[in-house]
Amino acid sequence: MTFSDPIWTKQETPVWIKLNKAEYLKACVKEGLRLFFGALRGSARRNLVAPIVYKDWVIPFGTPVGMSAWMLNTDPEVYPDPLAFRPERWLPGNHKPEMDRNFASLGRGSRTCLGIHLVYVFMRHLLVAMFGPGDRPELTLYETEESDVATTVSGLSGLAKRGARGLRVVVEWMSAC
Ligand code: HEM
Repeated sequence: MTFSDPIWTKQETPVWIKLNKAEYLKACVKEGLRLFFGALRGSARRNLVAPIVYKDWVIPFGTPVGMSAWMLNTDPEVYPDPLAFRPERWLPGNHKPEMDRNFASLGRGSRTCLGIHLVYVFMRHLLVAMFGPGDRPELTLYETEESDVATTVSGLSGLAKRGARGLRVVVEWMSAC
């Protein structure tokens, strides 16, 4: 199966075994999460037992240490043209190990998102329901500009500028028959 093959028909309920092989769908979810950032700045952790040694640096024990999902997810050396939504970068052949190393939208390490697998299942199913063949909602952008959604402010998660109206769409139900 290639990502250009239709992976299900109108009559068929999408099942995980097929969704998991749909490379372009998986790439869209990954790229969407990359630009959503998750927790923009992960909660700081502290080692209360011993100093942390990293390369030439020694960080005294008890020092809060955190990482920036923004900086990791938009590193131009890892993701060229980092603010562009380009699912193709995650496709086999383009996908490089450092992209997984930098991807921080679901946290990293021992406190990584507990719902990580559910996130991928739900998001793939959701995209199929919204954009797959068969009966589905047709969404048309309504009075929304990029600045209404672009991450500008760091809360725990990323926020758009003050006064932004958020993403607004008109929803129409489309019957495929
Ligand atoms: C798109 C959806 C989601 C995103 C972007 C997301 C993102 C994150 C991030 C970035 C963290 C780590 C925060 C930190 O470093 O302190 C986290 C932690 C966590 N997430 Fe999610 N999450 C999502 C959905 C879910 C779902 C569906 C569940 C549960 C069903 C879940 C449960 C948790 C829990 C329990 C933690 C805390 C883990 C710990 O501290 O040990 N998340 N999530």
